[in-house]
Amino acid sequence: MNIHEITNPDFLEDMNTEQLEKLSADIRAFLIESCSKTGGHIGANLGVVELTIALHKHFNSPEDKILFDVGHQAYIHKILTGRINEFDTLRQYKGLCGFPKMRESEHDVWEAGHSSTSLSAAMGMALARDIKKEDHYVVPIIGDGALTGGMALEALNNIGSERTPMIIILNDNEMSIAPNVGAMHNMLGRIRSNVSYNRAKYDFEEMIENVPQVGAKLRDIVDRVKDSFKYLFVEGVFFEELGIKYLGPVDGHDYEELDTALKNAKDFKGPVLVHVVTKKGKGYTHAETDEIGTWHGLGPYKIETGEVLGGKSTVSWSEFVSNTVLSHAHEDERIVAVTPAMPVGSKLTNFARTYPERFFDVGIAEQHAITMSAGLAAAGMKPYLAIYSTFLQRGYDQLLHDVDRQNLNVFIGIDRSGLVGADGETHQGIFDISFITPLPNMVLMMPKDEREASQMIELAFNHDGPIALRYPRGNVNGIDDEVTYPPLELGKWENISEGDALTIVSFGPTLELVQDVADAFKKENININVVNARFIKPIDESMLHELGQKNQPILVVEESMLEGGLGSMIGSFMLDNNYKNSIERIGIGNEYIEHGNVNELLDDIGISFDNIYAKAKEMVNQDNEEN
Ligand SMILES: Cc1ncc(C[n+]2csc(CCOP(=O)(O)OP(=O)(O)O)c2C)c(N)n1
Ligand SMILES: CC(=O)[C@@H](O)[C@H](O)COP(=O)(O)O
Ligand SMILES: [Mg+2]
Repeated sequence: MNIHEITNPDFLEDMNTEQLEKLSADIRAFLIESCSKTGGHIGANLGVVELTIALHKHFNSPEDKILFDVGHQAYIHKILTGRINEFDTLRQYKGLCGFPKMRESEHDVWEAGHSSTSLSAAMGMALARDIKKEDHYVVPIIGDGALTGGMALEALNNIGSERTPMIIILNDNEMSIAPNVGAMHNMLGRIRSNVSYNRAKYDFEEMIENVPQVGAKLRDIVDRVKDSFKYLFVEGVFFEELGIKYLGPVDGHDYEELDTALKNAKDFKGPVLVHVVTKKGKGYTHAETDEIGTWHGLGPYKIETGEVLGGKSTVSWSEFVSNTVLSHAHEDERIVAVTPAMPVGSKLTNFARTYPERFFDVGIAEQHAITMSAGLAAAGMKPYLAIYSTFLQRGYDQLLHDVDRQNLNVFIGIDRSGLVGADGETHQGIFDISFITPLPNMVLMMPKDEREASQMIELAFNHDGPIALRYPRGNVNGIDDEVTYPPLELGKWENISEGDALTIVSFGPTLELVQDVADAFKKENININVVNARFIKPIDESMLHELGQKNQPILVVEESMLEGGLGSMIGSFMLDNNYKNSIERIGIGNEYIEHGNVNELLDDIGISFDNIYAKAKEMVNQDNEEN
């Protein structure tokens, strides 16, 4: 079988174990090679090669619904459903998406990018199937990391009580991005190490199944004996107690074991969970031996050495912010750091090593992370919560009800603010401004560079009330260490360059682009006033009054949603104060932004030199005509 000729998974039905193993090896080799050029979630995918093949062999997709939680581990699924020849475009502009995408294939029945949604979605699909009297399987695949997410636990609670038939595949590789954490993880560990109990239970059940005409009485006795097995050997069979039949643990790299388990699962009428044990990064030494989380997902790499290509000369924003927080933590014992499962991405590993007792990785649990931070603050600590903009969306009510309403001293580092690039639609950090600014107590800042970020971090740890610092994916500018800025005052914007032809207001990395535009105008003897709106909330009302009184045209450029963005706040302010300035905005319209290189995406949106220049020119000319 030439894997480049695969159009759909039907061919798997007739394959024997030897052929399946050969296919697995071919797919692994292909993934290692292909991701070395494009980057991607290589570690997660190498771990599920056999599992995905086995699922497509045993289930009839798309009639049977196979749903991937998070969706970062669906590459093999994409290959088996006819997309292998698009892998050279993986996660690139207009290319193959790194997550399931309905418009790519009828086999992608659920889209995700954020974790822990698959069980709720599967329950919805299974309920619909039953109401419509259809007959097919619903098969969500969820990782041990995603299982710690609140939604997954809410779904299990519901699935177990409703006894909704579905086959849950728990892919347990003991890793989230970083090594998995938490009591659920510990429980899975105990189950894994109690293989003898599970074997005994499994053999016993199989033996009973094979006795013809097992009467109800015998079944009763059997169930009781099974229960005593359970209590004798295992500290708590969580899933069975919830009403979900547990099968496993199964070696997820062994076709015979997968075969038996999936056949058994298909025979069961209620909800069943197959506990599949896999090795993340399987088959590629660098990824397989990774104990940190580097190989979960990454950019292009050198296959032989595992060297990650495209290194930068400056540190990442995450690293800069985390290290600055750490330096404050040396001085103030009340400072603690919290992350919902992103110690690697948010670069908190240094903090964790230095102050393990003041560092908390709570697993994929954004809501809990936010309210726990609120609790820490209520008890007099100074929590620093690092959270990606996109994942902060999960904890909105916690941010509003627990942090902001109680005006607690929680300092939030909003990592990956703005466009993130290759992860695309599900991960762009472009909504936080719109949903944070209505919160009455919140302060929201974004620095123009790392020196200003240092000032903001200092301010945050001395501020009374909730405060957040946005910072982008990518690396800091690398400005001169000697540069010092005047003291930062809460809510005060900065004039970067003076001029009265037009005011352009922006914040964060976009300011550099705006400054380039102003420099170009300067060469034409047109002076533009560039404003660094480093406080997105509160806005600088006194500067806006000045601009209002001058009636100067204002152009707002923001790498964020226009709805509820800085431009709309400025517009409201001017309206409320009866100023008549002409105001234009460049930013993200009411749409989702797909994957691609950030610069390509910015160009597409119109946050580009050419577009800002053209809009500015138009406004200057119009203003000249009117005056
Ligand atoms: C709500 C949410 N929080 C955090 C993440 C970031 N994230 C993506 S994958 C992942 C680890 C998932 O672990 P697991 O489910 O065990 O899958 P594995 O990669 O081990 O196969 C995390 C934390 C996310 N995608 N969604
Ligand atoms: C799938 C997922 O949510 C993460 O793996 C994410 O892709 C990490 O993004 P960064 O590479 O920006 O840390
Ligand atoms: Mg895992």
